[in-house]
Amino acid sequence: MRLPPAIVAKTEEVLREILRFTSPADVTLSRFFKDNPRFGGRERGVIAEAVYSVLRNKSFFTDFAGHGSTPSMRRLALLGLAETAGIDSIGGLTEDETHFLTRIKEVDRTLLPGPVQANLPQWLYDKLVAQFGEAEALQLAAVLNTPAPLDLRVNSIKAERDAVIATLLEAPIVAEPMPYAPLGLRVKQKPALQNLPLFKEGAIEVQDEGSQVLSQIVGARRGEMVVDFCAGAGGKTLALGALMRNTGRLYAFDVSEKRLAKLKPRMARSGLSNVHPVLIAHERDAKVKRLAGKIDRVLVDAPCSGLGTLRRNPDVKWRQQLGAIAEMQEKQAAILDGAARLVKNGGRLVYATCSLLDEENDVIVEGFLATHPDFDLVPMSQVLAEQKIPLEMDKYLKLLPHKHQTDGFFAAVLQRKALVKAAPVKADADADADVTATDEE
Ligand SMILES: C[S@@+](CC[C@H](N)C(=O)[O-])C[C@H]1O[C@@H](n2cnc3c(N)ncnc32)[C@H](O)[C@@H]1O
Repeated sequence: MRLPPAIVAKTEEVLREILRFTSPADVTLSRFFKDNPRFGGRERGVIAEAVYSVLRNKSFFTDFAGHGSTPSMRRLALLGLAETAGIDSIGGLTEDETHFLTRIKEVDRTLLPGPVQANLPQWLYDKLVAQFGEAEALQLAAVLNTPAPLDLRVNSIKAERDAVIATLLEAPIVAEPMPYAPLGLRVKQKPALQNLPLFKEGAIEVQDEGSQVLSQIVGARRGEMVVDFCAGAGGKTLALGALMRNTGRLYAFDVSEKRLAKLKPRMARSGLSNVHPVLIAHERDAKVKRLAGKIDRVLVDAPCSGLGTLRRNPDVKWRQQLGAIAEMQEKQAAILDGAARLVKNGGRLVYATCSLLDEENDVIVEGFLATHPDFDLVPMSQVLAEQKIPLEMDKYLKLLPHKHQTDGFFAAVLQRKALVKAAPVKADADADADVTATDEE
């Protein structure tokens, strides 16, 4: 069925707003749909997909959309709609426009300059090329510019993975176990999950496989004291709470009341009673200090550029500025330093981001280790072996969309040296034991 010509005009209208980049694309889109309630599910889907396609392909599309007699915003809307719904589905095209869309479809993108091919701003393209080399940066960009699959996490408090697969199949939704996350499922289609009893009863949560792996490597165990320092709406908190088998105490800290409020209904659905949300003013809050030196595992899922999630949030690459990275680094280092105070002797601190940039990842961890001699890096190869996750990594976890089919994630595990009491003077050998570690507080 052909899309009515009004869809083109409406796509153009919302695109004009989104390309100002004054607020996140998903926020502008939901406001737009609220203001235009007569659109049905299919039309909403088509408009949203077209907008996301323009955001993913903006460099390539704008290179071509500027030419010809049709206004360029209409051309961009047409390119987005053609990419997602097909040229033949668009109603009301002029002959000139059909010709334009057909011609663009035939362009060999591999002949275009790197940043246009990669659909990245020049600064980001340069950074990725410096880190990965040009060939791999282009592969990475190509995957970052495709939509992410739908991943689920089975809530082990409520259900088992095989049983969930069977129940989903009755819907009928085909879900397959994922290679790295022991409770993960990848769904082939993009079904609406909200009304499924499995979802309402808290047996499943939507969560990228990478995010699930990250929760797993925290290694939180039954009965432990654990802090999710940047819990947000609690994606990783819920995974951690289930890994702790609903025992111990899991504090969910965040500075955003709005985000923590979103965690509460999710907690209720999940059946977890070990989670304690705590609003903090900043990383040096008295509420943090009160727990200093008492926590077994601390996860710092730090605020970051979010460049690892471009498959889901393609506007981030256009909204993010090079100058903001340095500001972000300062915040990341301060939060990691504040969170480190919580860790007890022998306890672990996990620093994680969904950024692809070394500046927000390796550099922050190296800076931390240089100023915190009481912490050691636990090689990721060791952590993954402990958790029986079949991933090959060296010092750090570096998940990449083109290699692991997850969002881009980074993580490092840091362990506070265990305080070994000095033995009575007699044994010289014992005196060499590690007695250097002290608690900061
Ligand atoms: C990457 S998001 C966390 C996502 C969350 N862990 C999840 O899995 O859904 C980073 C979070 O850090 C929070 N944040 C920013 N500054 C903070 C600070 N100084 N202390 C604690 N949290 C902070 C933000 O409000 C945001 O929710």
